[in-house]
Amino acid sequence: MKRASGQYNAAMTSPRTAVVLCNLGGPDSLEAVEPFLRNLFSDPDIFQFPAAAFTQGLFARLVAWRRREEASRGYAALGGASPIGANTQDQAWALEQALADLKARVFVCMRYWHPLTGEVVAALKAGGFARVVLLPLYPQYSLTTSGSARNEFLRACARLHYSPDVRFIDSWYEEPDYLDGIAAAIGREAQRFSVPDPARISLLLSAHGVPQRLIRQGDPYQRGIEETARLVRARLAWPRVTLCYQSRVGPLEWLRPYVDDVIREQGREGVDQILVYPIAFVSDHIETLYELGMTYARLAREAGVREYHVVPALNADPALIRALSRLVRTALREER
Ligand SMILES: C=CC1=C(C)c2cc3[nH]c(cc4nc(cc5[nH]c(cc1n2)c(C)c5CCC(=O)O)C(CCC(=O)O)=C4C)c(C)c3C=C
Ligand SMILES: [Fe+2]
Ligand SMILES: [Fe+2]
Repeated sequence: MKRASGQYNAAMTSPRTAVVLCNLGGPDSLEAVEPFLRNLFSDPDIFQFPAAAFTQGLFARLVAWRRREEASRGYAALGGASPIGANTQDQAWALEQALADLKARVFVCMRYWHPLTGEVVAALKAGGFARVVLLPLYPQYSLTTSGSARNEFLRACARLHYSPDVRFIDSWYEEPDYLDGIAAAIGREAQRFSVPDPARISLLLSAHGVPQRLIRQGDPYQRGIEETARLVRARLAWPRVTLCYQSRVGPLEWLRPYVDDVIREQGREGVDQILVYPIAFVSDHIETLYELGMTYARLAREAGVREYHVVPALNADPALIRALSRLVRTALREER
């Protein structure tokens, strides 16, 4: 039940409140790439393994070992580590300031690399936080991201015999400040083209893909992405906007069209200005800076696209922080 109206009132924060920003995490050194991948491929919400956990452990080791070289190339190009930890920490500091009146502490919690969920839950318990808002930095819910973060958080709470009042936030792509922030960021980056005219720019909204099988099983991720794309299109009213998917891993069929196919096709058509916005991400990391910013920049050049730019993720953009702050306040107003 929601409170009918409501100015936030400090008394409502009386139990010690923590906001937990969930993100994927990334290796902080090249040595960490393989163990990070092992954690990722051990996640039952990423790969549902019907057999015993033991078999999943072996599978994770094998796939991590096979993938480590390709993944390391990306992290090496970014200086030997993923910037996702630093970018998420900046978001946490900015959000803590935005919530100063509530005296809420903001924690970063990563799914596959430090600070790992078990470490964060131990700190929350030690700090005596009786109320926790779990806020995944994925605007569109998927079992593989927000769902996985929630499941891991609850497992860690059970392991540590800690039972706070937990408020989960799932999909939040409809937040107006978030959508306004995207439109403004796209508009700013468009100024870098020699002809900064939306009529002359092809805008690609690129989302992280997932296997099509996951969507057939009922995961709402694709619907969330398509809705976000519709809302961004409505705000911009640019003539040429294409939704596509990136970062496919493994042999399965993933959501289409793939961004590399779209770049090649548009190059053949003679498009000479492409702008990419990473619509599933709010923090920069290997998928935006290396995959979109380097690998596909090269591909675009080879395909004959004269100018290609990637819009930075929102990171600690005040518009995003306003959206996150509003989400937390709404979650805290819900009566229990
Ligand atoms: C919306 C966000 C994401 C979804 C959905 C998602 C699904 C998903 N990812 C993999 C496999 C890998 N992902 C990797 C990196 C990675 N993935 C996301 C986000 C989503 N993943 C982020 C933010 C990152 C990068 C973090 C960083 O270190 O900077 C990787 C490792 C890198 C690589 O080898 O390419 C893998 C592997 C699957 C299988 C999946 C859905 C089933
Ligand atoms: Fe991923
Ligand atoms: Fe990926």
